[in-house]
Amino acid sequence: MTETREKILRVEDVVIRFNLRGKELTAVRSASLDLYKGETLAIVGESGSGKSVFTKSFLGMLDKNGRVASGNILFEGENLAEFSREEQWLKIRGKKIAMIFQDPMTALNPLKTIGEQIREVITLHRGMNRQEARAEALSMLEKVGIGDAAQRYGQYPHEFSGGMRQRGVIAIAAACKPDILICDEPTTALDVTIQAQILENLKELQREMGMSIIFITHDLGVVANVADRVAVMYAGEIVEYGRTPEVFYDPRHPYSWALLASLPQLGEKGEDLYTIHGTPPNLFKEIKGDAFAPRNPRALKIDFEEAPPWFAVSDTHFAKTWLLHESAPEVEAPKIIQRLKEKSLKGLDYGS
Ligand SMILES: Nc1ncnc2c1ncn2[C@@H]1O[C@H](COP(=O)(O)OP(=O)(O)OP(=O)(O)O)[C@@H](O)[C@H]1O
Repeated sequence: MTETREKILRVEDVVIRFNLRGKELTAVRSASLDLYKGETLAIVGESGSGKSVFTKSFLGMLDKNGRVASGNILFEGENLAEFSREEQWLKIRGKKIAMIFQDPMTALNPLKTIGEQIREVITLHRGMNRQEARAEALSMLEKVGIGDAAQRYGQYPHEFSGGMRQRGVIAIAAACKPDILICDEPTTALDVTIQAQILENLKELQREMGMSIIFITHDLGVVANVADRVAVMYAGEIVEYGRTPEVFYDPRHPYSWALLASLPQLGEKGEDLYTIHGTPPNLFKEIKGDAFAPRNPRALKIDFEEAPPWFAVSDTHFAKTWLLHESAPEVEAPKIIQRLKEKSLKGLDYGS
């Protein structure tokens, strides 16, 4: 199955560097991705893999000591990687591409009511008058699952619970009707039930507004429920991507194996949980070969010598691993991964 939908964002070979006390750190090493209209793409990977930095570069939100050193970020006929002035970003940030973070308080003004904060972005970005903007803000509150909207409109962030605050932030971000909403671990700090409700609200908003979502998480368990496609990131690089069932039931990169195999819900009773040994590479140093090789018990000799190119598993599924080379030896995936594949072949749990 090839993708026929319209591509809304094309990111090619982006490299992001930070200058830290005179030394260069490469946080993102040649990462690429495509985003289609109306889809949810999840980016998964452990802490420090570069998920936030990579996506912040799509809205000009890198810290001052960081820069896109090379690569292209193509959106609406422009290359955002070439933007150099804040005015250029003002047309995009919040308006066409919006981002929400784990801690809702970073986005909320404690001195203004939630309603005012939503109304303000509507008047600013959508040119409605005060009255119309108020009605629209109330409707946004309802859409994100805040009941009793008329009363909640006049309350301040400190009067909201954590989950309600995050809903407020989603309402503010979505009120501008962005084409792309980037959600950086938006529900990680919340309890599971609230998390599930918020994810459901996000999906409804997406259906209604047709926006594309990039969902950043380290929790592959969340991904199965929200994403159409998954990109796995390791040490500043996307190492595998595909439709969600492809990456879940037929992962090919040893790092994707490790991430999935360490999910507690996939282990069988009495089976030891899989742990990824070692630490990610030092980003101040140049990485030789496959960055995951030193932590991969199944690494091949070539993994330490040469970086693998992309190999296609299907028209929609790709992985950067030498294991997919035609002359690679047969290497067995961990038991949990083999079981996932068997399940999918039997047609069990095969979400679409
Ligand atoms: N301003 C900065 N200066 C120097 N290094 C930075 C800066 N911002 C981020 N980094 C580094 O870039 C790398 C990627 O960080 P990033 O926050 O994107 O990871 P992440 O995958 O989103 O992790 P997490 O889930 O913990 O947020 C990390 O090694 C981080 O220390």
